[in-house]
Amino acid sequence: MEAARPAPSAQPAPARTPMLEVRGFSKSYGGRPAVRDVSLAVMPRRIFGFVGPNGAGKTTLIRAIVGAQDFDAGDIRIAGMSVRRRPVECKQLTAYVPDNPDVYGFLTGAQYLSYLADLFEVPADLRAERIRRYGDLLGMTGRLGELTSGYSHGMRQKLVLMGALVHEPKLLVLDEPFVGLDPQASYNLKQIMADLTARGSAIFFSSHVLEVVEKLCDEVAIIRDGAIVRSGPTAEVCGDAGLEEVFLDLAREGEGGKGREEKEGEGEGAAEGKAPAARGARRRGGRHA
Ligand SMILES: Nc1ncnc2c1ncn2[C@@H]1O[C@H](COP(=O)(O)OP(=O)(O)OP(=O)(O)O)[C@@H](O)[C@H]1O
Repeated sequence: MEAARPAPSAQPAPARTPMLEVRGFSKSYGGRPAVRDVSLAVMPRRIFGFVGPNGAGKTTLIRAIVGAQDFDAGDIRIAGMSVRRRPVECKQLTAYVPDNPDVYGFLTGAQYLSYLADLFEVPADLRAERIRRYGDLLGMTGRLGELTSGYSHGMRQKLVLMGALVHEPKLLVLDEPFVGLDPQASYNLKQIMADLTARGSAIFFSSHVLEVVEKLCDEVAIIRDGAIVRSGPTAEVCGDAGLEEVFLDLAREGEGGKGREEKEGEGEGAAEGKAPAARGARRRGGRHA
């Protein structure tokens, strides 16, 4: 039975500890606020969708979660450990796939994956099995001997995904992971995400493709102008409307127009960023690939 190796100095988190917890996060650039007082939590085995218009602050928070950027206020904890106080242990548990993946062009795909597996001390038998499994699922097995400088955008995306998966992260952070993937790879990635969470990991996932977010995510948060304006279980956030409609409504409110809820007099929960309970009745049979 395959098991993710715990980071050497990281203690196993108690069962109810969120895999990712953001508390009161704020970040400004040159005195201009980009993200204000954002709090959210992602439990193990959950896929959390983070959506918002261009410039809303998604990448700013994501880069801070993965330790690529400092922040002004608040805290970010991964498996209970602060990214500021225990940055190395947090990185050992985390993998990040950015929306525009960059890989060393002078390496072959196989060399890139070996390099990452070495960094994360993945034993030889496990790395071989994972590289074969994910290479087959993403249609990359036959191309791993080639230099990455000759890869297409979609192939680079797949290779970076494989590099993230080779160490079976406890927290997988994905920024627009489906952009550039062919339909078969997209389908298989959804299955890979479901399998990873079934083994106890959590996924924090940002995308503009709202249908996919709605279908895949257990919980969703919508950020607008640097603040969370709606969050909760996907079924409650979407209500009877669907995520796209809720999202567009909130965007219109942000532009000073009237959203559908406001017109219907049902928007009491919006100010606190909660899903309107009265519309949370829509049943969903759980997420699926
Ligand atoms: N390095 C930076 N220097 C100055 N301002 C920045 C920097 N990075 C982001 N910003 C600003 O912070 C705000 C949030 O940007 P961010 O990239 O986090 O948004 P986003 O939600 O990821 O957008 P998109 O969906 O377009 O990727 C924007 O107003 C942006 O102009």
